Amino acid sequence: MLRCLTAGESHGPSLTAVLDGIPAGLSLQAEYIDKQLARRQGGYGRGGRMNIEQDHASITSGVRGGLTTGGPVTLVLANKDWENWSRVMAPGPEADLASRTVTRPRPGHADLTGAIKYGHQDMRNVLERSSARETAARVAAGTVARRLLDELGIVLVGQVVQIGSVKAPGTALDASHQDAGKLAEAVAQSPVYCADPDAAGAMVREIDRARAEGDSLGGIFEIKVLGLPPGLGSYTQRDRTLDGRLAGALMSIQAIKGVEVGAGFSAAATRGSELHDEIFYDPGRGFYRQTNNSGGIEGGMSNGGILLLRAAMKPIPTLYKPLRSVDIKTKQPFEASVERSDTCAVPAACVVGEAVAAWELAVAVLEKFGGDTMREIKERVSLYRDYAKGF
Ligand SMILES: Cc1cc2nc3c(=O)[nH]c(=O)nc-3n(C[C@H](O)[C@H](O)[C@H](O)COP(=O)(O)O)c2cc1C
Ligand SMILES: C=C(O[C@@H]1CC(C(=O)O)=C[C@@H](OP(=O)(O)O)[C@H]1O)C(=O)O
Repeated sequence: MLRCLTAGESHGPSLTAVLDGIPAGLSLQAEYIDKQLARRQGGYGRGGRMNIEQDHASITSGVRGGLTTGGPVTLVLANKDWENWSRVMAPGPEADLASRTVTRPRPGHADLTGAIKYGHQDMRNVLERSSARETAARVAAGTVARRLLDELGIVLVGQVVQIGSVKAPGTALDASHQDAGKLAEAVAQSPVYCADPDAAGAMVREIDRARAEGDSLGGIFEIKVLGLPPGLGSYTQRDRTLDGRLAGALMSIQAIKGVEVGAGFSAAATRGSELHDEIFYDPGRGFYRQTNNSGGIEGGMSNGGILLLRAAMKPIPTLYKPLRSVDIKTKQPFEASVERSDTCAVPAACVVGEAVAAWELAVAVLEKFGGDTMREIKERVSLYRDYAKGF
């Protein structure tokens, strides 16, 4: 069983992820994780905090000589900003609790409801943990899962397809493995992680406009996963459905408000005769489909096609342009003032989306195939792939 917990505050000393159930014999280097951490920090539209941080995962348990041991893997990411906050954030009586207090809740953030729920008069106690700084730890954890999937020939590619009202031209639902490599290359070259250069240019201009006006933007990212065997997840209990679990994982990312699988919401307006992917058979290939409106999931299980997920992010809640709110201490209305914030974090959220999707897929792989070593898992996956092809 694969489990993960993260801990840490946005301006505390560090973030930690503990990963339990990672099989033994997985090759894992900190540099591999750091590449994804750097991607998450990037993307046009980020604020001043990203100039301070340079995320690095220290592996403090579960890996020896570059291979996982089977023990819990612990990843620790230091917050560079901590040195500016150590007085305010100290865990002991030396903490200066009177400075940098937050009594003005931001509409759209966790501040007010978190304060009511946990009984805080200083909403710093809420924002420190509700902050999407936590996603650095989840990307580190998800990247270990990505490494595991990689060994099984399962590849994830994410791209931004919309920022504000600027949309990239439609992306093909079906693509080959080769396309995934090309797509990843094009995405890597884009300041907003959008494979279409013209759309990317328009997105950058849209972010500049929003920033100049003190506003913020959301958008949509898309994740493709190639190489999944059929039968991950299950229809037998509804909490085991792969689409349910992936949607939950994506929705758990800060500011994500909608998730689609395959044709998604557009399926509602499509006739059944046009939507459902017809089934064909070829002795060399086994069963296959020529279309992929299902997004690679039918009946809560991967069907062997390309998995296609999309997630919509709302605009960042912290705005330079003030929104009306009420001070929780004075009960007086105020108009927000902001020190720093991202204008748009859709590219970063895309990297987080890839990581949480990778984690859920690794959970489903280990659930189906079991195994304590990578060797066992690889053998079982390979046998099962042959079986499914010859079915
Ligand atoms: C990568 C990333 C960066 C974010 N950066 C900011 C930010 O700079 N300022 C902000 O107010 N919200 C930011 N958010 C969004 C908030 O964390 C999120 O809106 C908040 O936690 C409330 O959660 P909810 O939107 O899911 O209800 C960011 C989200 C992500 C995924
Ligand atoms: C620190 C990160 O994102 C932060 C997410 C965030 C929020 O409210 O979610 C608010 C900002 O933090 P700060 O107030 O310190 O500038 C972002 O920078 C990160 O992504 O690593």
